[in-house]
Formats: sequence, C-alpha cells, structure tokens
Amino acid sequence: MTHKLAFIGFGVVGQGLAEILHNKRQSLQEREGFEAKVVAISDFKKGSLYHPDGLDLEAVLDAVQKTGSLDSYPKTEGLITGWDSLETIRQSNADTVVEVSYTDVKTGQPAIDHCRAAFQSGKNVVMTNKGPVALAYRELSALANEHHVSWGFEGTVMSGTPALRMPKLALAGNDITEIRGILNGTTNFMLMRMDEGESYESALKEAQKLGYAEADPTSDVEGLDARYKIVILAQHVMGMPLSVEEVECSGISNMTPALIEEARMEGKRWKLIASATKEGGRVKAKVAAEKVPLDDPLASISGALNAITYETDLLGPVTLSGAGAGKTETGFSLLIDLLAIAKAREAVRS
Ligand SMILES: NC(=O)C1=CN([C@@H]2O[C@H](COP(=O)(O)OP(=O)(O)OC[C@H]3O[C@@H](n4cnc5c(N)ncnc54)[C@H](OP(=O)(O)O)[C@@H]3O)[C@@H](O)[C@H]2O)C=CC1
Ligand SMILES: N[C@@H](CC=O)C(=O)O
Repeated sequence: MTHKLAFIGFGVVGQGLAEILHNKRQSLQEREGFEAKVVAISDFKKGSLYHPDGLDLEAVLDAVQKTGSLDSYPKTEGLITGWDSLETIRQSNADTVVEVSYTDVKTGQPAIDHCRAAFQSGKNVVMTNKGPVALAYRELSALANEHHVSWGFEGTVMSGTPALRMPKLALAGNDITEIRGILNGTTNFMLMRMDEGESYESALKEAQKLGYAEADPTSDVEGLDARYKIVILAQHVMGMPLSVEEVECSGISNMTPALIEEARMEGKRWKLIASATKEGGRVKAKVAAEKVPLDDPLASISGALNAITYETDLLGPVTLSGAGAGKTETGFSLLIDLLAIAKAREAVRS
C-alpha cells in the first residue's frame, strides 16, 4: 500500500526527508515494505505543488536546490499550484501531513491549526515542529484519537535519536522520576566552538549554516527551544502536566570567553542543561547553563550531539545520546514515525 504525503514547509528538514525517501526508495520497499508518494508540498516562499498521482521527487529537489523555489517544477497535466497550507491539508488526497514549518515559540501557530485541520480531515500528522506538542498536547492527542488517526512527533526532541520512543516502549513499566540532558544542538555546538576559541557570533553563524538553528535563533540561544523540549518530555514521557510558563529558563546569550575560561580553570565545561523532576505529584523543570565537571558523561557530548538521562525506578539511570539536530538526522525522525504508522495500518488490515 502506498502512503501519500503532503509536506507543509519545505526547508532543511522537509528536504532532508524528501532526500531519504528518494535515495532509499528501493531499500525501504524491499526491507520495510514501505512505499511513499509525495502528492503535495506547500511552502511559504518556495511555492506549492499538488498532483493527486504524486510528484517527481528528483525534479522537486532539483528545482528547489538549484533555484530556491518550486516554480521551475515541470508543469505536467493535472498539476495544481498555489494552494496554501490549509488548502493543501484539507483538499489534497494525502493520508499523512508532514508538518515541518517554523516552530513559533509564542503561539505554536499556524502549526496547531494545521494539526487540527489534518485530524478533522481524517489525516495523520508527523511533525518536527515543537509548538503544537509543547502547547496543545492534550487537545491534539484527543482530537487525533477522536478521528482515529495517528500523530507522530519523534523529531521534536533530539531529532532522529529516539528520545521519545525509547522510554515509551523500551522502558515501559518504569516510573521515570527525573529527566536531565542536553537538548539543543545549536547551543551545544556553539559552546564547543567557543571552547575552541571561536567568537559567539561566528559560532552561531556556523550553526545556522549547518542547518541546526531555528529560523529565529533566539529560540536556541535563550533556551526557549530546550524549554519546549522538556515540556514535551514531561507530558509525553512522564505523563505529567507541565506548561511552558512553569519552566524556569535562561540560555547562553550572556556567555563570554571569560566565563568559558573560568570553567576551564575549574576543570569544568559549560552545557545548557534541561531537567524535569517529579516532586510531590508535580514536576519541577528548568533550563539553564551549568558548569559540568569534565568527568560527568554530559561534558563529553560535543557539537550538535544531544544526550538525555532518564532516572527509572526499576533500571536506575538510563542515558541515550545521539544527533540533536541536522537535515538528514531530523528527516530520519519523520521516517521512523511514517514507518510506525505504516506498520500499525498493516497490523489492522491483517
Ligand atoms: N533543523 C533541525 O535540525 C531541526 C528542526 N526541527 C524543527 O523542524 C521544523 C523545520 O525546521 P527546518 O526545516 O530546519 O526549518 P526551515 O526554516 O529550514 O524550514 C521551514 C520551512 O517552513 C516554511 N514555512 C513556514 N511557515 C509556513 C507555513 N505557514 N506554510 C507553509 N510553509 C511554511 C518556510 O518557508 P520560507 O522559508 O520559504 O518562508 C521554510 O521553508 C521547525 O519547526 C524546527 O523547529 C526539529 C528538530 C531539528
Ligand atoms: N534548533 C534545534 C533544532 C532541533 O530541534 C537545535 O539546535 O537543537
């Protein structure tokens, strides 16, 4: 059975997934029995395409990577252009919406409305946009259930590293009492570069060039992105209500070479740490830069890598580390969600 996909947003991550689907088409079909067809793409500035029989992914990627726009995509019979995000979600024949537009750290919009429209039209959503999960988790989970569709968001925390699936599936049965980790790739990369002597500004520019940073990197450097992620973990992994406003938050925008040197003299390294701890039936959560001793496993997590430790009652501390950002790494997170949906659908059919 072929899975029909509609992309909302076609930046770094959207193109990352499109490249994986194109480059691994045969092996996904042979090894996983998974076949996907991209029927629609709707992007703010790059334009939009819809063909009910599917788009030619090679031509799509060629157009966008050579010209920065979808306008030069061949105008084949039946092709519709110009649909905005909501028209694409409601009117296309996609089974699943791939929501990879900007994360808005104030309102979560328009992505929350994208999810509502998709679920109400009977479409699954897979997304890396953190806004809807951090701000509307309960409402959207209930709406997806009501419409018997799936909602995947593995890539909202630690890109393709299974920071959500691993505790939900492999640690099921444990009480997770504390979560602590490095959850933002951009700032971890910047702190590494600053430790090597680079300036704050040039380290940020490099992280942006590598596709790690948010469209507005204030979210990364002020800790807002990590704050969204710890809220997602508290709600989805710990099963505890936690709002963004309840998380005390600061970032690395005041980091200076003098502070970096001070940590070095103490045998420590700065890391932006996010944590959530269960205390008396509630969760206390925080995001802040900390000086971590060099013998702490988190001190050796470098570049855009992330790491997370789950304190469990049955197994003790369990630590997972891996990519926290990046085009292919985050594109892969969407693939895991799509494969899970495909497998669940197969299970229902058989
Ligand atoms: N990059 C990474 O490593 C990771 C990113 N994420 C999340 O994934 C999402 C995508 O990230 P990334 O690809 O890097 O971001 P980009 O900024 O590269 O891409 C986002 C794309 O979405 C488009 N867009 C924004 N709003 C709309 C809208 N309302 N309708 C249609 N298109 C829209 C933008 O259009 P245009 O620019 O043309 O205006 C842009 O092309 C973000 O929410 C981010 O937080 C999560 C994990 C890791
Ligand atoms: N900007 C984010 C991207 C992934 O969520 C980060 O740097 O971690």
